Amino acid sequence: MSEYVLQTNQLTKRFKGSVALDKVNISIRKGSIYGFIGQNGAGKSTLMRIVTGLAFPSEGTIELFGTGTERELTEARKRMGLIIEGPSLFPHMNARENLEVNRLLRGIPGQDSIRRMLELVGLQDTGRKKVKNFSLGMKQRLGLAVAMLSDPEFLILDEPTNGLDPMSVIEMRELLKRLNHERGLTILISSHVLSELHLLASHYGIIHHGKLLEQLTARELNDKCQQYVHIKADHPDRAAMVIQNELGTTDFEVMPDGVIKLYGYREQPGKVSTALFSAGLTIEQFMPMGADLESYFMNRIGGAGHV
Ligand SMILES: Nc1ncnc2c1ncn2[C@@H]1O[C@H](COP(=O)(O)OP(=O)(O)OP(=O)(O)O)[C@@H](O)[C@H]1O
Repeated sequence: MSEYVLQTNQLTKRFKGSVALDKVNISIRKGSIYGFIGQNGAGKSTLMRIVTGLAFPSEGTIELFGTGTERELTEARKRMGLIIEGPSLFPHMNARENLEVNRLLRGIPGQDSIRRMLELVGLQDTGRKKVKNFSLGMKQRLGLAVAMLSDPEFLILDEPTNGLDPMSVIEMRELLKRLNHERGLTILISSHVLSELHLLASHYGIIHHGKLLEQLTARELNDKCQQYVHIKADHPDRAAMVIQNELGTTDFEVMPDGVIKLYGYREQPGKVSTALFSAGLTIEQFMPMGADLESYFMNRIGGAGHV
C-alpha cells in the first residue's frame, strides 16, 4: 500500500499564453496536513482541479492512493472530499436540508450521518435558519460537513479560510486538526497567507508562478523561521519533563547552556508558562522568538509583493 495519498509527476498545465503549472512534483503523505501556499494566481486551484478531475493536465501525471490509470483515478476520487471555489450550498435551505439533499444526490446511505455531521461541525442547533443567513464561518463549516458526508480519506480544501474572521479561522483549524487526529484524515489545504496554515499543517509546499519552490515539514519551517519559545528555568531537566508530560510535546531541544527551545508554541506562551509555574519552577528567561512567517514566505518567492 502506498504511503502517499497524492503524488504528481512533472505536472504541467498550459493555458493559451500562460503556464499555470510547470513540472510540479508534490508528494502528500497519508495522515498529513499539507499546506499549499502561494499568492493569487500561483497555480494552487489549477493543481486541485486536476487532482479532483475537474481539469486535465497538459503534461505529467498524478497518482492517487498509489494508482494512476484513468479508471483507477475515478475509483480513487470516490475516497476524496472537496471544497473548491467555495462550498456548494443551497442558500434557501437550512443546514439539515443541505446535507440531506447532498446525501440523496450522492447516494450516501444512512440518514443518521446528517446528525453526526451537524454535530461534527457544531451546527446541530441552527434549526430552520436558512443558509443565506449564515455567517461565512458557518457556511464554511457546513461545506466541510457536506464534504465529510461520504467519510472521505483525503480532503481537499481550496482557501477555506479566505475572508473568515480570526475566530472562525481558529475554529476551522481546530476542526481540521481534530478530523486529522481522530480519523487519520489526510488534508490538502491551500492559502495565500502562510500564517493561516501555521499551527495546522504538518507539511508545506510553496508554489510561485506555477513552480513548486519548496516542500518542507512544519519542523523544518519552524527551524528556518526559528519559531520557538526560548525558556531558561532553574532546573532545565525538570522543565523538559514538564513540557513533555504537561504539554504533550517532544518538539523541543535542551541546549548545552540549559536553554530550552520549544517549537510550535510561540503563539500559546501562556500555556507553557502556566505549566512550568504550576510545577514550581522558577522561570529566568521566557521569550517567544522568531522571524515572522510571512517574511519567510515573501523571501522565498523572491520578495515579490502581493498581486
Ligand atoms: N481556465 C483558465 N483559462 C486561462 N487561464 C487560467 C484558467 N484558469 C487559471 N488560469 C491561469 O492560471 C494561473 C493559475 O491560476 P490558479 O487559479 O490555479 O491560481 P491560484 O494559486 O489558485 O490563485 P487564486 O488564489 O487566485 O485562485 C493564473 O495565471 C490564472 O490566470
